[in-house]
Amino acid sequence: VRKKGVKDFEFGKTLGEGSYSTVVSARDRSNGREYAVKILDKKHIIKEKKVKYVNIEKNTLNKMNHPGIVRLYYTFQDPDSLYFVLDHAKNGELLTFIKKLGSFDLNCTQYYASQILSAIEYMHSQGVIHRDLKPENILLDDKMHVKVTDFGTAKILEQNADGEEDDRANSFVGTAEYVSPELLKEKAACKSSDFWALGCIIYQLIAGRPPFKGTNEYRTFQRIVNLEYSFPDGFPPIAKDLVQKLLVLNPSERLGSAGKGGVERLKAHSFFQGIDWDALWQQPAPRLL
Ligand SMILES: NC(=O)Nc1ccc2c(c1)=C(Cc1cc(-c3cccc(C(=O)NCCN4CCCCC4)c3)c[nH]1)C(=O)N=2
Repeated sequence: VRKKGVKDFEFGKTLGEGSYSTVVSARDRSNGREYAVKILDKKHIIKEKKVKYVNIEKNTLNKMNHPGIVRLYYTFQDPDSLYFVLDHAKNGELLTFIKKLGSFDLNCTQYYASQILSAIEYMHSQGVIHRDLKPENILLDDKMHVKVTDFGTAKILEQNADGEEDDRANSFVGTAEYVSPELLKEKAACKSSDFWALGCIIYQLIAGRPPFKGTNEYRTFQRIVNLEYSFPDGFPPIAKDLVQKLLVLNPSERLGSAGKGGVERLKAHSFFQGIDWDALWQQPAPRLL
């Protein structure tokens, strides 16, 4: 089968701009299928020493096959750019909806939190830690189902099993408001780091803002490592209990960590009562009110 190339696609509107990439909608000329093509400028990637991150993104996405994770269909290049042909999630970023609606009700929060947790459980089962989960990286498709994206800063655990130092040493830190205390203090992410981010996202869906937000990045980091946050009046007690069990400074004490019964124990929290984890991706999304 001939490898796809730029000429096989009709490019449309820009869907998003990253620091090293632009995402553009594109239609496959042979079958009319719509995709989102992530275009990376080769010169920029080499100059900014990001080649490793591009390979991590390709290697992690190639391992993934889950309804809650953006799928990589093809990759190709031309003299100036690399192209990743990915799922087009028509409804864009979860962040847009949080800004538009202000906050989600408990039922919608439970639904989206369970889809995000299902995607986290799967990527961890594949030995991948996302490390930068945030509402901008959680996309919504035409059925308003979750599609997690942006694995450029993910960590592949098996690579670390060989004791490859650079990942431990690497200075990657996620986005300030969602970064875990262990990543700030020891520069070492673990699976529990994604559960910390989930706690921040659940808090934000209900409160309409993230739990840790300082006037600058440094102040945000200080609030995180000192666990300085509080719940607004009216925050549902069941959600408060879950968030308090996820926003725990010690990663091995966090709900979801292996020492605390693993992800099964987290899925069994009463916040997720009524969620049918096996039918999660077949169910229609609740209307966002
Ligand atoms: N860093 C990354 O990997 N980024 C990626 C990767 C894959 C990918 C990706 C980003 C996508 C981004 C994206 C962005 C958008 C989008 C951008 C701007 C506007 C809209 C939009 O308005 N959609 C219609 C629905 N709106 C949503 C907001 C409320 C009003 C109604 C969608 C749709 N999809 C995508 O579809 N697929």
